[in-house]
Amino acid sequence: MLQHSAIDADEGKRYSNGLHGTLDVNIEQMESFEGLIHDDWMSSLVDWLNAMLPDLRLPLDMTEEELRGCLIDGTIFCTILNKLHPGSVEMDGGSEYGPTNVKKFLTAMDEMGLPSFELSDIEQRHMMPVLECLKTLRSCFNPNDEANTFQNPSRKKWNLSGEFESIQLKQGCYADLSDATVLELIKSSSLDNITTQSLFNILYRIMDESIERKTGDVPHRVACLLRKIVEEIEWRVSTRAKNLKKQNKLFRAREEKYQSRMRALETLAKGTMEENMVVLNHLQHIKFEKSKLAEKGKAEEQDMLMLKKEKVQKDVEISRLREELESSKKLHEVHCLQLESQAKDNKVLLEKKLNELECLLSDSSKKVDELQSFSESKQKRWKNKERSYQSFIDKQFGVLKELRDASKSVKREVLKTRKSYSEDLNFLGIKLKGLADAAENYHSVLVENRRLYNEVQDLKGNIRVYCRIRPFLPGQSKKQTAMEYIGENGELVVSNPSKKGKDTHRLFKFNKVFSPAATQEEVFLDTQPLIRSVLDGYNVCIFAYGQTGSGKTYTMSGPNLSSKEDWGVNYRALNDLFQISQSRRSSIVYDVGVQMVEIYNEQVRDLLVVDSSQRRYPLFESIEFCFLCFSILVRNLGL
Ligand SMILES: Nc1ncnc2c1ncn2[C@@H]1O[C@H](COP(=O)(O)OP(=O)(O)OP(=O)(O)O)[C@@H](O)[C@H]1O
Repeated sequence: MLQHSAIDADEGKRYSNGLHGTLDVNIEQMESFEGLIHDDWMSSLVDWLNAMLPDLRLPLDMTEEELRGCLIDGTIFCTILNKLHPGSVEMDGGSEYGPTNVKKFLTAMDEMGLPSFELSDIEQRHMMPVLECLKTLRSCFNPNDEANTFQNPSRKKWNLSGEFESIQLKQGCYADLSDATVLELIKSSSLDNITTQSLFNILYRIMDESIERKTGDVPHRVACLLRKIVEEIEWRVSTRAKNLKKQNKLFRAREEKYQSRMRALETLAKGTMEENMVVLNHLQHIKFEKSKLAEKGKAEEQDMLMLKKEKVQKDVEISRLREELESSKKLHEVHCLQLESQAKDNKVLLEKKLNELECLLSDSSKKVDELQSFSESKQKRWKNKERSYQSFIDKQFGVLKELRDASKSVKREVLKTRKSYSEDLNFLGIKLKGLADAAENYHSVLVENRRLYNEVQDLKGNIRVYCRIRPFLPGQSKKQTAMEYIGENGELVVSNPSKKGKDTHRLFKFNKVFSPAATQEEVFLDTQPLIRSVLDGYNVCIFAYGQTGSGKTYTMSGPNLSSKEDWGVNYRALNDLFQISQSRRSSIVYDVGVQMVEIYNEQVRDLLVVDSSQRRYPLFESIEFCFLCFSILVRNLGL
């Protein structure tokens, strides 16, 4: 870096030899600018080299001299150029140091019309042109490279170096510049690849020629060329000024960064001051502690003196205690002797006791023998008992086994019984089902039977009239009977001797005629079907009609209730109804009600009311007979 600045400074002096002061300033600024941004520039170029040739692995912070060392054999130049433009340069196979590869590279660059550097530049450590060349290579093959800040990327590269070098080599004046050459230079669109030094050289030469000739006139074409060169220089200066501004910004940013770092360092310094204060305080504290310790040491010395005095006193005391110990030792020995004599006495006593104990031991051994013999006899008895118990247990086990066998057989029997029982149950179930079906059929048959039965009663006639002829009462003459003929089909012929002709005999037709010999049962049997139809919901009324003493009460109630044979229709009917209701109680519940009334002298009386004043019913005003009415209302609750 320093070396580079020195070289640039030399070059600046060279530039200032023939230029005005303002230009000197610009050049100096430009050089200083180049120096300032050199670090970033170098690092970006090194980075690019690493990207192009990864095997190099150059450090980004390497110096110019280090880079020169890497580049001087020309291998990197040739490799990069071949990589960018394959086959453009043939490298020297030898690994020895030499300018061959650099020369080949420079020739190839010239052939391609790209700006390069002089071999002497790299040999004499003038690295600026070398770096510019590398930058040109990078920008040529990486047109989007942002690091290219020295040249306008839009400007077109073209080869004019050859023309200018030919102009320089001629050592001649601008007059040597042919019109065609000047015109070509004027027409050319850019002077980018001509170095500023070359442009200045052309200017100096034209001006020197003009001064030497002492002619104020400058040919037009040369003036045009001069104008173009001046414009190019102006453009370059303005570009560099812009770059300088950018760099100034960079510097300002860096300055701010450094200032912030300085502030941070100042705060750190302040912190350090505070720490120093703390350390000083700590030091003072330590000093204070030290003085305390010194005082403590003094106190301990005094304590030591005191302890020494105490030690002397304790030594005296120890000697006294030793003497006391000696005397007590002697006393102890005397005491030991006394104890030994006592021990001897005790030993004699103990031996005596031992003898006594041995005697006791022999006695106890005898007792033990006796006890052993006793226990043996006991053991024999226990063994006998055990055998008897064992035999008993064996018997019990036998019984238990028999019981088990019996229980097994019982179990088998139970299982067999259970099986037969279940079979019976199944059989019963089947039978029961049959019975249930039969019962259902029975009900239906019963209903049908009832229907047919009542139909038969209807066919026989809802109103039936029977005639019962009372026998002669005791004391009555049997010859004075009016009954001439009693037919089987209900015909009855009555004779009246007081009348003559046809009226002597009269024929009556009834449903049936009961002769005087007819029993109570025969009379009831004819009315029984009608009475039973009550249980099927029919209303039935038995009406007894006849003159006084004709036998109505006899027929309906009977002469003697104690005899079943004498029961009249009422009792027989009730008996029959209750028997039927009992037989049907599983399926039908009957509610039976009885009403008994008497009609006498056109007055109806309730025969079941206890109070005789309440017996009258306001019915049947013109009836002049009495009768017994019996009716049963049956409410069939089940049907
Ligand atoms: N069939 C008979 N067999 C024998 N004796 C009978 C018969 N019928 C009636 N008698 C007798 O005749 C008598 C009169 O009968 P009963 O009292 O029944 O007549 P009654 O019609 O009820 O008379 P009343 O209307 O006055 O009450 C009674 O003594 C009775 O025993």
